[in-house]
Amino acid sequence: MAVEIKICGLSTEATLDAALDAGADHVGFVAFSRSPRHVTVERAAALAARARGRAGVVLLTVDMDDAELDALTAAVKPDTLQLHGRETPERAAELKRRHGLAVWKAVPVSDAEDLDAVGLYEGVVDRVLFDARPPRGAALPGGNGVAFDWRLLDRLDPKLRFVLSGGLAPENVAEALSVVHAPAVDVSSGVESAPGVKDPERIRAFVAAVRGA
Ligand SMILES: O=C(O)c1ccccc1NCC(=O)[C@H](O)[C@H](O)COP(=O)(O)O
Repeated sequence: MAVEIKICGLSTEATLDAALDAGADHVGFVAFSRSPRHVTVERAAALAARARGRAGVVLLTVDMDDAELDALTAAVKPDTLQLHGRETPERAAELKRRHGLAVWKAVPVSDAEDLDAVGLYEGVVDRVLFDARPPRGAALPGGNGVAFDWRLLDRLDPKLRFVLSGGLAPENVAEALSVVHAPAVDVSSGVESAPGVKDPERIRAFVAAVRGA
């Protein structure tokens, strides 16, 4: 089965089109005001409408309350909610029931013990997204362009549907996939020319590197 590709943090029609034309399976829009990739509800809705039918639309939030999340999901109509904060398994289950969407939960990884969290979310969320634990003092819970030791995932149940994320780029994603046979990969910083500025050539190179891996 082909490795699924998510390009995250898209904010313009041109770079969204580059991701869609390159064959990305999922496109992610960030609703987190401190992020350089943040898009307003209106922008996310417009970009999601442009992507619908060509790739899965992933709406990325961080510990968002129900009032804001209800309004956001009603406007954007995503396929997937990606929870990238401290959402508990109970909160993830509640959101899955409330919105009837696929739910992906980000799990921060810096050492083997972090993988114990998988057991809490398995069977609750649709996918676990392994991302590097943010460096101390980081302003963002994700999108930091930091990789973790991919060998830590060796011990995972091979049946687990997970997404490999964190510091991936056209230059290293083939190596990452040689170390861990991830069913899906996710990238943000690694396909940018500056924080929040996606580079169409790097998007195309990333997809090509995954497809050629
Ligand atoms: O991308 C962001 O700015 C962001 C902000 C707040 C929470 C999560 C965020 N991104 C989540 C993602 O899914 C990223 O693609 C993932 O963390 C990997 O990012 P990168 O290491 O830059 O490829």
